[in-house]
Amino acid sequence: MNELSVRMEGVSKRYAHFLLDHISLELPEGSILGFIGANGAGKSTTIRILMGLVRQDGGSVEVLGHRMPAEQTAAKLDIGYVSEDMRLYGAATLAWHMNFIASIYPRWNQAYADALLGRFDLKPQQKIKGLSHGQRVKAAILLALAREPRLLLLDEPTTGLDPVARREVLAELMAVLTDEHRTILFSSHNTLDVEQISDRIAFIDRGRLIALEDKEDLLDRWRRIRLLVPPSAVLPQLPGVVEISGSERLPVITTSEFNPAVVSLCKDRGTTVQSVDPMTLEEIFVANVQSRRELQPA
Ligand SMILES: Nc1ncnc2c1ncn2[C@@H]1O[C@H](COP(=O)(O)OP(=O)(O)OP(=O)(O)O)[C@@H](O)[C@H]1O
Repeated sequence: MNELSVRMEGVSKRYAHFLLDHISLELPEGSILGFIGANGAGKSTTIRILMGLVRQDGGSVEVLGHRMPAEQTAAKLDIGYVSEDMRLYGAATLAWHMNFIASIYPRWNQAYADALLGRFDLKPQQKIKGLSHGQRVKAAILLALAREPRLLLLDEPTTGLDPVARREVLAELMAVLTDEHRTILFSSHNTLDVEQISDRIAFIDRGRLIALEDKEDLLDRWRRIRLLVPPSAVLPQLPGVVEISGSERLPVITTSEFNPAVVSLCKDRGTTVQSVDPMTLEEIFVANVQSRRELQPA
């Protein structure tokens, strides 16, 4: 078992109109966790707590073996953080920022920074205030990556990037993971990005963690089953049914607990299995959130 880069246990944070509710989350070293949630679900709050920028009201947080927020100074030496909160100096150039960060962090890798300048098509002599939004995001990612931190906390790193830039950034993140001692947690609205590069997935909704698991296991468990139910048969009781749509004769069943025995069960009960379709991460997220919201309205 790898060491844990992140360990949150029962972490809560209350704002006037929001509760981050007992979040428990472990992230083994060498993994990449995609953190998915709707607007206002609590992604940034969770990441800020991990960075020591927001103090939790209850629960414990350890990042790279350091208790947060008490030991944040030591922890931050090894965390690369990219978010909207991060302000670069508009009047200074990207080169100035690179020199500044290189002077603080001994592991700064200039050759890697230079390579990223090329790959991200950034000009070091350009002032930050002259950069487009997407260029600023890429600059912030470059500054975080070239420090070679053990943990990258990236809050919406691909938002606002064009498809080519997004692909470049995702490729760089995957390259980071070739070093098994480095770990990434990144939030995104873009489930395609998350599905592409994560090996673990967390879903958060209205301040609660509603799923945290291996991506392949999650994708394996969820299926849409299209059945034909003849008049002589009845719809069998299936495990993990989250939603039934379609008609009585042609139901479409969404299940979170699919296994091959489910198909045998349907056939044994006289129904015809027309198809068993895998679901995208986005479909799984939406079905998961909707079914929980029906059970527990706000
Ligand atoms: N400093 C604060 N004071 C009061 N409420 C806050 C504060 N910070 C966050 N919140 C509230 O906490 C909730 C969660 O916000 P958070 O930024 O964590 O969500 P998010 O999942 O990152 O959303 P988005 O995808 O829209 O960025 C929101 O309702 C927000 O208004």
